[in-house]
Amino acid sequence: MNPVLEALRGRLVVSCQAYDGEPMLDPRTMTQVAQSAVIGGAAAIRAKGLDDLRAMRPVIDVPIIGLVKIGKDGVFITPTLADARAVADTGCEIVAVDGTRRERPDGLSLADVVAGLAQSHPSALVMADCGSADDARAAQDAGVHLLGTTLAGYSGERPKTDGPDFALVEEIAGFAELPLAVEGRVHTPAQAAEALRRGAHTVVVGTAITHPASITGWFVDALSAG
Ligand SMILES: CC(=O)N[C@H](C=O)[C@@H](O)[C@H](O)[C@H](O)COP(=O)(O)O
Repeated sequence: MNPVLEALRGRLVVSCQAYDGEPMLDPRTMTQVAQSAVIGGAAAIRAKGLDDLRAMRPVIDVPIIGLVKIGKDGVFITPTLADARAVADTGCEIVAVDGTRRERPDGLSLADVVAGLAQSHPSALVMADCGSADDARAAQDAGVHLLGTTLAGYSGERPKTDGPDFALVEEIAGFAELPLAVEGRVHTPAQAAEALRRGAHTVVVGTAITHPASITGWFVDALSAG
């Protein structure tokens, strides 16, 4: 296995993302959040947006999984080959791309994106953000390096489970010949550990570590319910 992927085995990846209109949407802030996650033991950082990625690269000495988000609907995670190349240009070891079977805005297949990126950025690895087992099968066939459950509950093929989609994790782990990253609604340390037991290679946690507005809301809701 590629050493970058081997280094993620059994370890935690922390996703550091702020969204449009939010106070923390600032490259310096996100870099500080990422640095804090590394101090806490994150084996890699996942981050969004070229400005954040460029700010993080010089000071983050663990692998970075980079992406861009274009819009919010359909294929929005690093949707085109040009986007994937722009992300790789920032120096990310891994480029996360939409790994669903939906039509991509540039008309290319996922296999085209993997091949195109290999031509321009031979050392870049591709993570496929999948929404179903069929996506994961197709992504594996397309030549990606890392499978993720990132889009389970968001692409219309799987229900949006409260926590991680463990049934999907088990299904993909049952056939995958590639490492599997469990990502999406991992909200507790116990869920992260459970993901590994169900066959994940690595676990990506975002909101529960790096999105204070959401975490605050969880507590506020619990108080008002009690
Ligand atoms: C669906 C989508 O757009 N997911 C994004 C992918 O990069 C992020 O918004 C998530 O925060 C990330 O996947 C981590 O998941 P969670 O925040 O649930 O731990």
